[in-house]
Amino acid sequence: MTTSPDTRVLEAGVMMKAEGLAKSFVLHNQGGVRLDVFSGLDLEVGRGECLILAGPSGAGKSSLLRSLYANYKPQAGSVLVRHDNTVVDLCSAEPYEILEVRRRTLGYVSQFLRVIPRVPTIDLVVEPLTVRGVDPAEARERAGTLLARLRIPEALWGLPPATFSGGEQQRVNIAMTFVQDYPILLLDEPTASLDLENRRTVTDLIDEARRRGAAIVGIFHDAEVRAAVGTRSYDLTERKAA
Ligand SMILES: Nc1ncnc2c1ncn2[C@@H]1O[C@H](COP(=O)(O)OP(=O)(O)OP(=O)(O)O)[C@@H](O)[C@H]1O
Repeated sequence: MTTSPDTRVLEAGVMMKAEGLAKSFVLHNQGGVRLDVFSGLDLEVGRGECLILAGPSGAGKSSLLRSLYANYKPQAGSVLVRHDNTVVDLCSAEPYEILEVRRRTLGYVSQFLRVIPRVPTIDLVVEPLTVRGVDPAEARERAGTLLARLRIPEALWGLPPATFSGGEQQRVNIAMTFVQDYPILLLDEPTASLDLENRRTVTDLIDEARRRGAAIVGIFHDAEVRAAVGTRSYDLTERKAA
């Protein structure tokens, strides 16, 4: 199945479900060495849940998150996503379907900001709203409110973020995703390079998203953040491929 109009393949409230997922890497420039990261992995996340991916360094947390976002193609299994009134399997979906799911349903915050150079910060945050038909003035208002909440000084809004500090870039990254109310959010250490105050603001944003019903899967190295946002934990240690 790629896209199914029958959402009953997902139980009520389940937004994303991975089944039998396996991921390995073949290092062609290292004599074809094969790294099996995980296999037979099943997980699901429902509305209003924040699932914390746990496990030691190298357990495969980021690889799993990238597989859930279809950045990595797993060797086996499926990643079912509730998208509008359909269910899409991101492992077999066409690229245009994946982009459509990412545009409206599935938000992803990576550790690093990757944006088109020379685009001013405010435009980067406004754009996801205007492409969805939000009135430009309202989109700008919402983007500005969020940037201010994330303590990006207004003097920086007209500048592209390439020269911003690591923490500022991370907060722009967060604003670009959180300006929309995505039904599903994937978060890869969104608070990693933030100071205490900004960490608390981002913690609040995550918790607000969950309370409005977002299904969230995240990696958080900070124990305080994990305790504040997590509703359930998923340990990858046991899912290591044999
Ligand atoms: N693109 C890639 N090419 C080759 N190997 C990779 C790639 N991405 C990840 N790996 C390998 O997969 C394994 C899992 O890495 P991953 O980054 O998913 O772990 P992690 O649990 O997120 O670790 P950390 O907590 O240190 O960030 C590691 O052994 C890593 O070397």
